[in-house]
Amino acid sequence: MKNRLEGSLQRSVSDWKIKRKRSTREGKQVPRAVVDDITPSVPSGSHHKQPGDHIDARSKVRKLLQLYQATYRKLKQVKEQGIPIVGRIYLEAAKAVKKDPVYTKLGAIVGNVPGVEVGDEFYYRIELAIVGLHRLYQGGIDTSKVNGVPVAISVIASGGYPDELSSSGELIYTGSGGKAGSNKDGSDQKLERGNLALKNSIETKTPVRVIHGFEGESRIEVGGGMLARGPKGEMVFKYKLQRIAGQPELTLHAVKAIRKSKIREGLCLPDISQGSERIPICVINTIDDMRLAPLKYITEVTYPTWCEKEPQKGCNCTNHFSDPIRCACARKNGGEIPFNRDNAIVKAKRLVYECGPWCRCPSTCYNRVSQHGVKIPLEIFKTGKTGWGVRSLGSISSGSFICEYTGELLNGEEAENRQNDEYLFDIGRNYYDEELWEGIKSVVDVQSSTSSSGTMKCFTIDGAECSNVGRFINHSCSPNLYAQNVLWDHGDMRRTPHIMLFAVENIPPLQELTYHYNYKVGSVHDENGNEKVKHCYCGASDCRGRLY
Ligand SMILES: C[S@@+](CC[C@H](N)C(=O)[O-])C[C@H]1O[C@@H](n2cnc3c(N)ncnc32)[C@H](O)[C@@H]1O
Repeated sequence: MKNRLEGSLQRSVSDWKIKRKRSTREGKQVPRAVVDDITPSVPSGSHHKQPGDHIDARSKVRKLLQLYQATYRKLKQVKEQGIPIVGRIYLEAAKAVKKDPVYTKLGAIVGNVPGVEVGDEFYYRIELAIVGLHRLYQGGIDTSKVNGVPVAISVIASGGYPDELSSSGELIYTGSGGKAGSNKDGSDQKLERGNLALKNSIETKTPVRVIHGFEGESRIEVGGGMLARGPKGEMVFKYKLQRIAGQPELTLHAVKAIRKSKIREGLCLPDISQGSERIPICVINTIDDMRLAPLKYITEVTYPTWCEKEPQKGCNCTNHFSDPIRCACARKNGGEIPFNRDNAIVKAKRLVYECGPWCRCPSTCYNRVSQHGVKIPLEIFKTGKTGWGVRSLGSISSGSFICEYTGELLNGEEAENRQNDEYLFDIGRNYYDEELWEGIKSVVDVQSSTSSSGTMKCFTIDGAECSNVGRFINHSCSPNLYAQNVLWDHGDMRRTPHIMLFAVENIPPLQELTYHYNYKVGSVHDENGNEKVKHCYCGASDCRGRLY
């Protein structure tokens, strides 16, 4: 393989046109995207960053994308309610992001885009432009000039053309134009614009970012720096791009290999829930010989006898999309349904009311999301430094419901007396990213969230002895989930809202799921009053070093 690639570098431009072999290409799926790490081998020096700069760059990229996604969800919901929106939602959301002080317009970047990592996933092309990954909303080859020569800086391999990514990291990329990109009879591709730029990238050995698209879906995953090595043939341009070594394994290949394999490596338990969840939740350990301590798996919180479930007043809606003006539950939510029709939560709130057993609406009502339980293929896995953790085998889109944090409900005194405090979740100590929601507020009319406090403080869920997958989710100082208080089957908001975890951003497969435990450093003491210290190993670039 290596020899063949090196050989193709010797070819001249005139060798590059090849006849498309339709018969072998037909029906072939464009590879599901994946990403590789981005290489520093960049000719233009302008974007070189110091290691410390990446910390800010990563936070900035995530914040911009979270803001985009949250704004998009809100606008989509507004549109679903029949309120006209001037312009297309995805463009309006991008406009809003561009007004945010964190946003800076980026020029052409060759190679690594600060803050973007191999494996990041995007659902809209415009998100790529926002972070500077690929500036064209439609074209597949983004170009720039380096030393006066036009070169390709990023390409999208997305199903319009018969591109192929092999597991060895070789991508055959089809040039643009001609009939290759359409079903119509057309002309040959020409060696101009993007095609010429790609040829120049090969000759100047300029790295090209590859963004893989998913056929039939709008999801796009970022491809890492690939070195264009050379095309062959006639009629269309074919470029052989070879992944630059040293980048992380492509998620696409890892997930494919897992799904294909008959025996899952490191499988300890096929389903910890023993059938009580809709989909099995397996336990994987590829790190050491440790096995999971026994756990009584419960999908609902266990309430003590002193806790009487207060009934709620239900709504009288009879279909699955309630009228936010008339629906009693929507009114409790400030006159809106907190979810859009993709079942994504629109924004974090102090408390969300879902429809419940006292409502007349069907189970398919859009205001019933977290009460339906886990729908994402979660798995518990052994991490390197933080014990067991949780991840998903599939992609998760921003706003998706993940799972509840179940366990035994305790009052403050009972919680204080528990010997094992590792699995205590204090109701009312949820963490919200105020800045994010404030950012959205500036562009669309949304309620500001506030940290829950005061009355909801003195009750705790203990997941030590009996709980669900939620009790394995670790803390991160830069989390991808947040804990939302939800009421649906009772009205006891003072003591016992359900703790429901939702995604705050798009999360690629196999990435660890985390939320912020929201401890104040120095606030946890032992029975003798001595401060307890727990070091944080979340690995986030902005890790504060301690859980408490
Ligand atoms: C709710 S449990 C999470 C699941 C746990 N890792 C396990 O193996 O069962 C919370 C405990 O996990 C560990 N943990 C979670 N996040 C951590 C982090 N970022 N750094 C260090 N330890 C962490 C701590 O021991 C913490 O008390």
